[in-house]
Amino acid sequence: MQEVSGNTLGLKPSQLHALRRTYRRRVSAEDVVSPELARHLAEVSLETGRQIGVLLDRKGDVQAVIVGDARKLELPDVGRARAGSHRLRGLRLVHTHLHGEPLTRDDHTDLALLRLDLVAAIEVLAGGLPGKIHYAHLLPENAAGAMWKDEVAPSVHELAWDAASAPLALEDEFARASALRRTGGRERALLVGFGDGKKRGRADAEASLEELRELARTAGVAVVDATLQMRREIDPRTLIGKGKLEDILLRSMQLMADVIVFDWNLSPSQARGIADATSLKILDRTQLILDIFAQRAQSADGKLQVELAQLEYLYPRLVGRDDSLSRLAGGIGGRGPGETKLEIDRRRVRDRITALERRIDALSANRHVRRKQRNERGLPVISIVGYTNAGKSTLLNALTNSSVVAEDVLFATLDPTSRRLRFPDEREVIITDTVGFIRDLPEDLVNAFRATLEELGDADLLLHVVDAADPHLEAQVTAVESILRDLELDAKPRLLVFNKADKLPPGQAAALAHQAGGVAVSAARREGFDALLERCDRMLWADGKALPATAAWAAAPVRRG
Ligand SMILES: Nc1nc2c(ncn2[C@@H]2O[C@H](COP(=O)(O)OP(=O)(O)OP(=O)(O)O)[C@@H](O)[C@H]2O)c(=O)[nH]1
Ligand SMILES: [Mg+2]
Repeated sequence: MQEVSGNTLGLKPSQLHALRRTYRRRVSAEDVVSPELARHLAEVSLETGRQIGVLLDRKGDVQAVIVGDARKLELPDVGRARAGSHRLRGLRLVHTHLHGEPLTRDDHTDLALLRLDLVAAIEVLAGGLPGKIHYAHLLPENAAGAMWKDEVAPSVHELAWDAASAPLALEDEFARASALRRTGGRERALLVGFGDGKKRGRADAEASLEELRELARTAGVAVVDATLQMRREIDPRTLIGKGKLEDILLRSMQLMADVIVFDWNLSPSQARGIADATSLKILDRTQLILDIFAQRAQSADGKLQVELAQLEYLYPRLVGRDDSLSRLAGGIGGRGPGETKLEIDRRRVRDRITALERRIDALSANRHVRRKQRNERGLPVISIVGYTNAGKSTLLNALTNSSVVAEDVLFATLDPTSRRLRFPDEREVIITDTVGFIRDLPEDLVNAFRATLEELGDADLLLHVVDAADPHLEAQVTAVESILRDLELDAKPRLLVFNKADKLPPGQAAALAHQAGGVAVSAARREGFDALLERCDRMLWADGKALPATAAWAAAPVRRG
């Protein structure tokens, strides 16, 4: 005989016995509950002062008997619903409410998150008889955005719900809706912004969430909704509180999202804690960025570096458990380091990481040789650095008449490109474009891209390109400066280049540049290049290396506007 689950502590043996015998009862497939079973549940409830529930399958067999307390009841683990599935669970919950109260928030949450066929609550009358019945079922997508429908029946004899056919009809409707939605083809994401009020305040969290939208767009996911959570106390298991997480999960079910992206780097245990509560795919900011890199990597070098970064991120998250793993590691459209690789054990991942590291070391040695040859020709090197999408590649193209890919997405460039740039008086320099930076740049990515970023070590001058028209310009400059510091490049001479001057009212970019000791240009319109080249010329050949301008900007940021 199966066991009774839940709050059984302190029940009398006779009561437990009565509860166990519930497993023997059968209900016909069409009935939500039989009058006999309803009566039995009501009686035991009255006697114990606790809610009693059963999970019935579609044949009408009792699959679980659960005891709660006076106000609620916790379901045993019935496994997770599959994300985006049009199937229901094939189980209905029938339980008692001691005071005939309507369905609770927990009842609705269980209905939705477990995708139960139905949740019903039977009123327990004074004499232990069943009274009215509240019940609810899920709804297909509808204009009102309602997830479920609540109904009341005056008694168990007047329950107008066919427990056999109604769920099937609902599943058909879900299937139709999901087929319609699938024609779009893109994954649907719900974004969750997060701030702890310390490391990241509200304004920062908002800006970062806005950027996450851009990242999502670049990754090719459709953003169905975004929400911001501020929370001082970070939950070590789930980041945000349980209630908030449930709200988000409900919302994502309602919007038929496939993936939830957190704008905060989740610790391995948080990622697992959240994944345990849902079957949706869970990504964090780092993974989304890694995903974009994986999509965009063209060269063999780039691909190696991305794979290394992905595996290094994944490694501590591989703790040899269930299927939550593949969802944690999937990436957009399953473009993680590959589902098959995820199933291999940690050892093999470790081996792969070691092998990749070795290849990247070799690669870096190669690059070193190449750079040395180049340097033997004695040409100075200018490296373009800056926030992603600032216009670095556009600037390189415009200065050297070349055609490096430049587009309005984040991380358009992953592989460094070098070109020759001729100065007016026949002097030549090498100018290189490289991968863009972003706030909270994943550490694993910086490590993996060291071969690429090492190039910057050879630079005689860094052109720090900023998008002068971006409202978050200052934060972006600060983020880039901090990454340069991490890369130990902060001693390099650098020049702030305020790009996209054409997007601001005339004179504004020039004023900004003047305040910060930089220059204003429009790479797109090839404006301001004379002044830019003249400054580079001076910094490379006349003044030597000193360049206090950027430091001054960082110390006393100018207000725009
Ligand atoms: N209006 C305007 N748009 C510009 C200018 N320079 C670049 N852009 C646009 O900004 C977007 C990003 O340009 P990219 O050159 O790809 O930027 P990037 O810094 O190389 O970006 P990543 O490689 O992704 O880090 C593109 O859509 C460009 O057309 C400019 O001077 N004015
Ligand atoms: Mg670029």
